[in-house]
Amino acid sequence: MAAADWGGKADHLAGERATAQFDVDGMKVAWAGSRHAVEVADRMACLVASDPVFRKDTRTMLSRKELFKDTLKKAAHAWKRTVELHLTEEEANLLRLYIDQPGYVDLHWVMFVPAIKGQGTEEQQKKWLTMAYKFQIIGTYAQTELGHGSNVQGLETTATFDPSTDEFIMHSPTLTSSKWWPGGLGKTSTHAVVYARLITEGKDYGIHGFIMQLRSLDDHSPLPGITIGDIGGKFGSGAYNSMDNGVMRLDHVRIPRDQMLMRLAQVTREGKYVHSDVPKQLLYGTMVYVRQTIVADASRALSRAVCIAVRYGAIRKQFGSKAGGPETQVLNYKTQQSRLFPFLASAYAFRFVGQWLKWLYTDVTQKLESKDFSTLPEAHACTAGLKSVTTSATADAIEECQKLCGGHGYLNSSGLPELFAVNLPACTYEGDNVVLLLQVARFLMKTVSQVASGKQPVGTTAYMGNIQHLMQCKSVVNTVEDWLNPAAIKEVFEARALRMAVNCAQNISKAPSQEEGFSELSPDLVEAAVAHVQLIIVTKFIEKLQEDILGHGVKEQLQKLCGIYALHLIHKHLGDFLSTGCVTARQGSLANERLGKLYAQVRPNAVALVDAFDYTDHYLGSALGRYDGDVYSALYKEAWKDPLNETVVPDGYQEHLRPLLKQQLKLSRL
Ligand SMILES: CCCCCCCC/C=C\CCCCCCCCCC(=O)SCCNC(=O)CCNC(=O)[C@H](O)C(C)(C)COP(=O)(O)OP(=O)(O)OC[C@H]1O[C@@H](n2cnc3c(N)ncnc32)[C@H](O)[C@@H]1OP(=O)(O)O
Ligand SMILES: Cc1cc2nc3c(=O)[nH]c(=O)nc-3n(C[C@H](O)[C@H](O)[C@H](O)COP(=O)(O)OP(=O)(O)OC[C@H]3O[C@@H](n4cnc5c(N)ncnc54)[C@H](O)[C@@H]3O)c2cc1C
Repeated sequence: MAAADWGGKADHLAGERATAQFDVDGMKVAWAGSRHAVEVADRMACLVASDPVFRKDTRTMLSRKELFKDTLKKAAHAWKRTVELHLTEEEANLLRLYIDQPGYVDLHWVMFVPAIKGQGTEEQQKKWLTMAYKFQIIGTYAQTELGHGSNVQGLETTATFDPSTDEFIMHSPTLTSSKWWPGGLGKTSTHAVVYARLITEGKDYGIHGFIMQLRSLDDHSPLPGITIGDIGGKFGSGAYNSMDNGVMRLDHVRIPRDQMLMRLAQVTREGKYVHSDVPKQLLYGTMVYVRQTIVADASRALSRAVCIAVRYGAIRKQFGSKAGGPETQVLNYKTQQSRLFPFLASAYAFRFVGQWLKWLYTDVTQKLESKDFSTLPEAHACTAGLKSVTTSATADAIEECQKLCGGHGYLNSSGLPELFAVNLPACTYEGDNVVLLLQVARFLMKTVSQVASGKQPVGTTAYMGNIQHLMQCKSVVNTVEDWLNPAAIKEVFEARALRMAVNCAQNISKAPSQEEGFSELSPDLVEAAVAHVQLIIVTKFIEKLQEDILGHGVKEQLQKLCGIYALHLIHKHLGDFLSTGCVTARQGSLANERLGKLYAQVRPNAVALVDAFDYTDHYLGSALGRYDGDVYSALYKEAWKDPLNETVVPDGYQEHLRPLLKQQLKLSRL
């Protein structure tokens, strides 16, 4: 039976959309950031969805080789369309995003180009970026090695200056120094920014970046002395396997001296090492930039999963009333709402904090250009912390959304397995999340000690200046309604974050040394860092609500979501709030009561709230999350695309199945 026989073109979710109490168009603007952003995103999403080259519905059924080739085809076609249509940078980035297939271009644009921009001199930028912008060269970011990823100072690749030829000799002295992981390195990149220990005049000056050509621009073969390949298949079908993460060994490969990225430090013709008067941490600047973009990726991935689970939850029905009445939409079950609506609220929360982080990054970059480095530590802490908290929450939420969709969520055609597999490594790449939270904790410990010596903290740690009040205050909440008050919410989050940080600082000070104390207390420090980052997210959501937000009922819905985001965290981390004395057990249960009421208020708006993400069916890539809710026809149709269904009798029947069945039949007749 054809799928169409089972369903028409009707909007199965029309009833859900009719109950919305707000202007969905207005919410689209709030989500996207501006009317212009909605318009450009719509245009690019439709361009991708209507182009057959960008089809992805059979992606999970391709072999690794086919998938890789398909990725090359899509990337080349995207570039062709970019040039033909004279797309702006904003449009081209969105085009790449909606194609929705990780590939070498991600590394080229997100890491190679920014690394040269951040660490190259003007002359170097002019030379390399001109070629990179035209795709005359393809670049990657080769930092991680087989033996070291998190510990960047532990990298082993060497770049030894040879004054006799004015060259660096790039070398992998050990197996563990093999470059390992860089995206696009395996089969595609012609160039890379390679991180290596700079050695000149017999002295090791630590890690620096170097531009290296890896492959011939004529026939793509690796240059002499370079051994290069793909590191092998990764988690999940389709998913991140479209990316050729690579391994590379260097055997005394010579590059000209001017291919060391020399904005932060230089080696002279004579081999003298000269460091500019800028902080050496600027070497890590590309990572700060990328971490900031990953927060935006996390909110997008989370919102996709939530969109699928909410729409499907409105269609899926299980169990009826005892009197034989209609079955219940699973979205109406309170357990479903209490599991799913915090993710809906988190998607909005991460989106808004991501928009703020982008502003912060731009602000810091402008300050750096005028040699003001004062906000760099805070930018590092914010990007590291937000990257960590948002990607961990997103990976967990996508997995839970699969469960929220029951068995069908486990099918590739739900889109959820691939979404999970693609976003899970965000917890690791660009800095392992625990390692990054420890960086935030280090920043917090410094700030606590500065506060103790009378210095007034600024920016996201300004609340710590209110130490007298926050260390002893009691929450004013006395009724369920009091938990609607943003000031009351903010106060308990500030008090919790500060008290956890101060507790850690006090315990560290009792240890024989600062280092030992930090190591011993590291599990608590990670929790203190999470509390601080969650405070930032809650605060930025509350601040968003103070802006002019247009559209009937839009602000009201966002207020409810902000409440859900904050109160579900109080519920989840009640142990922290109780043990630090920020809330009482009674206030905790009032928060939970308020949460239940908010879920009920959001329920009639749930489908419209995910519609406001404005995703095309192509981008969602899910039979369960279709806009029209025609879930069962779609699942049925998708099943027939599986290669196993190409023949009625499976391959292998003659060799393995038939003889087995025949033999068993024969035995049973004996
Ligand atoms: C369904 C299909 C869907 C398809 C969807 C397609 C879309 C796909 C989605 C996204 C695509 C996006 C593409 C992104 C691809 C990304 C690929 C990933 C690339 C990588 O992973 S590159 C490698 C990244 N590596 C790391 O991050 C390593 C982590 N380690 C470090 O950062 C550091 O080594 C360390 C910070 C942990 C420690 O450094 P170390 O020097 O030893 O440091 P310390 O002594 O601790 O610190 C010294 C001093 O420096 C300060 N500091 C540290 N880092 C920074 C920084 N970045 N900026 C500023 N300052 C920094 C630190 O605070 C100390 O300061 P102090 O001395 O205390 O004042
Ligand atoms: C899909 C993917 C794409 C990638 N792309 C690139 C790329 O393009 N270019 C590139 O250079 N790299 C890339 N990477 C590498 C990535 O940046 C590293 O994997 C990452 O930085 C983590 O380092 P690691 O693998 O060495 O983990 P490890 O540091 O070995 O972590 C292992 C465990 O040890 C813990 N740990 C480590 N140090 C500490 C500590 N100090 N305190 C407490 N716990 C600790 C971690 O929390 C983790 O649980 C990619 C990785 C992945 C998965």
